Amino acid sequence: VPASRPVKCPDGQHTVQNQACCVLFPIMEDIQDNLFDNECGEDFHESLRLTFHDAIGFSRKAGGGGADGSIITFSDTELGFHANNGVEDIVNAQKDVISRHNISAGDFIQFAGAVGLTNCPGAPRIPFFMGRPNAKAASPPDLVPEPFDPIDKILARFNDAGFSPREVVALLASHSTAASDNIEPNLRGVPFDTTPSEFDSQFFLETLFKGTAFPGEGNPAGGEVKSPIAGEIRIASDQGLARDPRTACDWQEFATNQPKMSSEFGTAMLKMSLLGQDKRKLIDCSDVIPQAKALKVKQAHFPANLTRKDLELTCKKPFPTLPADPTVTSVAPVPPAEDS
Ligand code: HEM
Ligand SMILES: [Ca+2]
Ligand SMILES: [Mn+2]
Repeated sequence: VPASRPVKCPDGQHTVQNQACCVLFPIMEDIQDNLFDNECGEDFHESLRLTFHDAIGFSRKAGGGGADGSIITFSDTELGFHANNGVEDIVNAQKDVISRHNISAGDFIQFAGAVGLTNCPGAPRIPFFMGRPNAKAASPPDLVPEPFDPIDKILARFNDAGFSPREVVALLASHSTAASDNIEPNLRGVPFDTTPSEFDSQFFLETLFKGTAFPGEGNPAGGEVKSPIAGEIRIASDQGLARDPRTACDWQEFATNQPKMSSEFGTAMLKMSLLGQDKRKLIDCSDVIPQAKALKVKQAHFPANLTRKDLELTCKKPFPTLPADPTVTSVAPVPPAEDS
């Protein structure tokens, strides 16, 4: 094998290991300028959720093509699945961008996720592999987890897709850049943590506090449980995983170790992005993805009025002392996407 030499793209601006990857630069620019506005905001959050809802359509028992773009190619079927409630806006927004380029839907969904993460301080750089063929069929139903599912069912579903309990916890770092539009009856953009534009471990810490109130009228049947902070939403699956004996120590570790949280999320995301795909048939275009910005705050902080006594810890390991930020008393909604 000859030593790989960087090649210059025809645009004269970029250098890559594999010339086939040059096509991704104009796509990245279109995504950043027209879909994400270069921000870690609503359209990126929805796009990150979409990487999951496409990829998790993969089962050793039931079949499914995994990260194959079927949620876009066969949107007529998959948008009818209950767990896909709310993803239609981003499916339509992504279809618009895809129509301007020559890229498969499966590649686009995972590429957009990797590109958008670079807008969120603290996020890892996710390697990107190109060349997913077009999806052949819709995903089988009932493969996307619901927030009201029992933890046994959630861990079994992820196991069926090839993920360990620790990898499940790592993937849930995604809820650090997340908000709900469809659970609280009259609220949109209700964040899962107090820093929805930062890929920090604040989400893992905040889910460990005892919940005290709903941000709105509440929706227990929809999988909502009480949160500790005004304006914040919590779902039963996150609360359960934070306390279950199989995952509580992983959760606590990520709450208290930001670099570890970010790096294990990156590894699990790469694995998820390749579900159902043969990596040997894909081209490594990882060098197209820039580095994310660094976080200013290196550790999660206790919000105002919350102390160690408010933590519901089930992991028996010691919980380290973390800084406090008394200015954090509530969280504002994530602004809605602008129509594009
Ligand atoms: C146990 C597994 C999971 C469950 C039950 C779950 C459930 C949910 C629910 C109910 C919402 C709120 C939707 C809404 O009301 O608009 C949500 C949002 C979100 N989820 Fe998950 N999720 C899971 C795992 C994941 C994974 C693995 C990822 C990505 C790697 C992910 C990424 C996101 C993101 C980014 C959002 C926010 C979307 C936005 O802000 O618009 N989730 N999730
Ligand atoms: Ca956050
Ligand atoms: Mn949203």
